Amino acid sequence: MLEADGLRKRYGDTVALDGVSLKVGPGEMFGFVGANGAGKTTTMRIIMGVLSADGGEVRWNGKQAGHEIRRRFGYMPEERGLYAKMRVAEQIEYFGTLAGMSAQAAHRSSDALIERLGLTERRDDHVDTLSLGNQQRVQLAVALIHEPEVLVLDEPFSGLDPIAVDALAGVLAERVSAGVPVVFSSHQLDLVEQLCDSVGIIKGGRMIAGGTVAELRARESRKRLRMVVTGAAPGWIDRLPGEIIAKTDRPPQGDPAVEDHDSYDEVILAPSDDQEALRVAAQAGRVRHFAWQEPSLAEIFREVVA
Ligand SMILES: Nc1ncnc2c1ncn2[C@@H]1O[C@H](COP(=O)(O)OP(=O)(O)OP(=O)(O)O)[C@@H](O)[C@H]1O
Repeated sequence: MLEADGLRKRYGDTVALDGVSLKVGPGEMFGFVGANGAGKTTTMRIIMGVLSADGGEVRWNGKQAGHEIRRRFGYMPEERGLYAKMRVAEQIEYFGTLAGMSAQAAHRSSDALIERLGLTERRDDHVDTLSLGNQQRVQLAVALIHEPEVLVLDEPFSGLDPIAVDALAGVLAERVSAGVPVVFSSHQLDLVEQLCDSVGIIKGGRMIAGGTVAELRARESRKRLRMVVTGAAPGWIDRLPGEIIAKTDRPPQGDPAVEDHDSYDEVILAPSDDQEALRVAAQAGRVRHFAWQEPSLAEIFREVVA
């Protein structure tokens, strides 16, 4: 279990972290989300020991993390950190030896990662001639070369095309299934929702929400109903009990259930009385859809950071 407990950090008058805690268990993928400047990078740097905290502690399997323990962590820093003029394979192996591997072991591990990450044709290219996506693959290989027990990745998916996202996500999923805790930050909330077992939302240096996406959903204050009603006379929406979050009278293109002459209304409602909402809709027209709608992580995020 990776634990950060009550991390504090100031830069002059700026309070960057005000008691940040998180826990990531074996084989858990933790998504770290927050607005720009919320404190994600500072937290990850402190976990990795590249920045010292003013207070709080980082623990790995119950022990305070010092230099020896952190050597077994893998890290993708936000500022990246590859040697531009080194060749791909040479670079990955070099970082392996820095992490304490023998040259032979680093070579073997680098070869396997190069193949796994689709870099075989680039292995002898200088890093500065690679596309952003390929540089990021090299950076991930550098983080993985010594088979780390923990992975901490600062925005590993930023700027990547969908194929590169899939390649990285596939490799991370492998590490997770091997029992490695993975922490990564991202502004791509759809991706976080898709990949992560748990999520932490940070704002102004404090963790303001955390848990599985399902738990965050359950805590979301406003439950929403999505309804589609056709053939209703104008004005019925005003009779719905609760707050209208969104509405449209434009049917989705090519929906065979909607006939040309029918009116179409799609409403997202935060109801004060769901049964009354159903009665109003049924009296107004044909109810084609009436169901609770799960908010996406992006909607939950907007709600909790507001
Ligand atoms: N070296 C520094 N000197 C002074 N202030 C800093 C320094 N590094 C970070 N900060 C401040 O600390 C706060 C947290 O920054 P941090 O980089 O951790 O946020 P972040 O969540 O990673 O943001 P982003 O999503 O933009 O990467 C911000 O107010 C930032 O301006």
